[in-house]
Amino acid sequence: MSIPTMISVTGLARTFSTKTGPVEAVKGIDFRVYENEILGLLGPNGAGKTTTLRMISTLINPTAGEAVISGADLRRDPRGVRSRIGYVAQGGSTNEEELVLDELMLQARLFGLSKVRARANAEALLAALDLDGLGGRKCKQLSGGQRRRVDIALGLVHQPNLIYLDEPTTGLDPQSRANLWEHIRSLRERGTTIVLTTHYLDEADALCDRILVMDHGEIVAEGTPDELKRRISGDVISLEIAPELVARAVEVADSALDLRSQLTESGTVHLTVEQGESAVIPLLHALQGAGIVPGSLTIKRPSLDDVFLTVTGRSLRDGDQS
Ligand SMILES: Nc1ncnc2c1ncn2[C@@H]1O[C@H](COP(=O)(O)OP(=O)(O)OP(=O)(O)O)[C@@H](O)[C@H]1O
Repeated sequence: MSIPTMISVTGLARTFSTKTGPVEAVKGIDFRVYENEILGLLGPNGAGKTTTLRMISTLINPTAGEAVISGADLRRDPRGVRSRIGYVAQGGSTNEEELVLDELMLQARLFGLSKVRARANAEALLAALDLDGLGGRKCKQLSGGQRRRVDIALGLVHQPNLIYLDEPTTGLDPQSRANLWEHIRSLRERGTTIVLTTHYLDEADALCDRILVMDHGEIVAEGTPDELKRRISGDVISLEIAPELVARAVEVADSALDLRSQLTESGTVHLTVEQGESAVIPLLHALQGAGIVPGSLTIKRPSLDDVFLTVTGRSLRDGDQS
């Protein structure tokens, strides 16, 4: 059974005119988002992530391309798109002096909800996002993590089944980030489809079902975190071997496994294979048959940074500093 598509994007592009000439922020990308998944757009500053989100939210017009969002056509039915999505901008949009509950109710009323529905939705979201009892506080009196959760509540108060989160955890301390990840996962469990942007590798890895890696306005890789790591780099099995047996161990490993590459240091052999776990038993068998007993064995799955480096030739962390 195929999973229904929530977003379908074809040839989406946006060029900005600037004093110094045109900037091709997004260069004709295609992608799908499936119902009830968390899709991550991962890439360094300036990759085109926010521009993509802004286009599929109707906030800016594409220069070219088409998109259908939860059944509504981006160009022909922008109102329909807006009613079906929640958009949480970078840095949020709460009004410092307003009370949290008033902000939520105002937002719901802007979407045409009755007072009673607006209050009911706002209160349900405050409870769901662990903000009980904070409805009477001013937004400026909240912690960074609480404020991000109010931002998310604002995006959800009209009950869309799709939400866009632009860099949801930027600026939060590690504990608040982990806590927000939990809340984002629980939204998905309640049936919301989530598209988020991030330049944090660990965030994309921990949170996303699928990732589109963006660089210079293009999608340069796509897959689940595991698929991306495997497809692009493979797993590395490292074995501690007595130095005089290293050469023999590599020969044995080469005949037992489909090796992608190998590297030896004195006393250590690094073997790159497509899938580490399934290679371990045949490898140990073959080594045992040759009378070689490794001192230790570790499997290292490559990080998303390795993936980014492989597809773009640059580290994602270099991009972070730009
Ligand atoms: N309004 C605009 N006018 C001109 N250029 C723009 C405009 N908005 C974005 N750009 C340019 O388009 C490119 C993509 O920007 P975008 O904000 O989409 O990147 P991003 O991946 O979201 O980056 P970040 O992680 O910093 O948010 C950048 O080169 C940016 O300078």
